[in-house]
Amino acid sequence: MFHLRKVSRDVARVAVKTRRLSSAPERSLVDLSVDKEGIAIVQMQRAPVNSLNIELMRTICDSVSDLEKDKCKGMILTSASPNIFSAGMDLMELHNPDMKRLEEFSKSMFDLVLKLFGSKIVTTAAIDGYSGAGACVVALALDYRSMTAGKARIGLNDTAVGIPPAKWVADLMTRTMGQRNTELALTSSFMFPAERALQVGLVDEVAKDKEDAVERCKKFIKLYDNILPAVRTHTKLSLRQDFIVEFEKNREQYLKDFMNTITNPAFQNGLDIYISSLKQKKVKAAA
Ligand SMILES: CCCCCCCC/C=C\C=C\CC(=O)SCCNC(=O)CCNC(=O)[C@H](O)C(C)(C)COP(=O)(O)OP(=O)(O)OC[C@H]1O[C@@H](n2cnc3c(N)ncnc32)[C@H](O)[C@@H]1OP(=O)(O)O
Repeated sequence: MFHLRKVSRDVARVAVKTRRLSSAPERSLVDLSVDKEGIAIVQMQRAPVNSLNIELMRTICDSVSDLEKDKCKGMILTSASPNIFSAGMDLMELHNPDMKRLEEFSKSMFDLVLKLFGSKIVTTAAIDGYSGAGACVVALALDYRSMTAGKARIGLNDTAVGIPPAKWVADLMTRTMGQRNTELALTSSFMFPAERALQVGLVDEVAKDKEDAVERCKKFIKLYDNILPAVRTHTKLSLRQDFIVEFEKNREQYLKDFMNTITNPAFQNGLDIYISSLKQKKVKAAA
């Protein structure tokens, strides 16, 4: 698949150690460890479904900043929840929101997407389970995705939850999957199993289980061992600059659009029904 030219250089040995982000008074939302080769695993552990609230998004963002400072080789975003990568945005953040917090929430999402998309290090995801809507956006902002075959699904089901995908979201998906596949995926809210996701380019490889997905991410990161990090970063960012510049230019408008969508009474009514159906599903399953 990738043919990377060998470049002779002194590989700067990164001082790495296994460590955890455990400074938060509550149980940490992310388990961060770095192996002896300088590859980090950033494991989301916000039970039960890693829904993206402000705190989780900020923690991921801060983790990536730390890894960049430490000159890590690359990172693998993954999940501690069995069968769920992430359920997307935390619906409770969107339901009858406090305006100030909703604004903070939106900013955290924007910061996270930009941080991941514009990261200096190699960014990957080992997707072992459901990865819908906001979680799919997060995955799309990374350099590479491996996903386990089986029950796992990935997709942007925003229209199904009453959120018309923002232009930047569609742009992000188009960069990865092309115009036609994006149009079909976004209008239908289709949730792709791994093999279909691979066909349309939404993921890069299909893995047999989580361990295999993580290994494939490591292998991808190591493809860059013979490329000077500064040269790789420069090339990546110059190819992504158009998206970043456009995003920064329209950031205020995207924020307003998002706030307007979420605070629309029709959206709130729909969300009421959607959340009740999620709870009802559980009651039915228990009966
Ligand atoms: C933000 C600023 C910029 C934005 C600009 C616009 C562009 C935005 C880009 C993307 C937009 C994204 C919008 C979203 O992400 S909305 C969220 C969409 N996600 C979903 O619809 C998933 C809903 N959940 C499920 O389908 C299932 O829960 C599933 C994840 C498949 C797991 O199923 P299962 O294992 O059976 O577990 P339960 O359904 O019983 O769930 C366990 C508890 O977790 C609660 N839950 C589930 N999902 C969420 C969520 N997203 N947020 C908050 N809470 C969630 C569920 O209600 C259960 O709770 P409880 O135990 O109290 O009953």
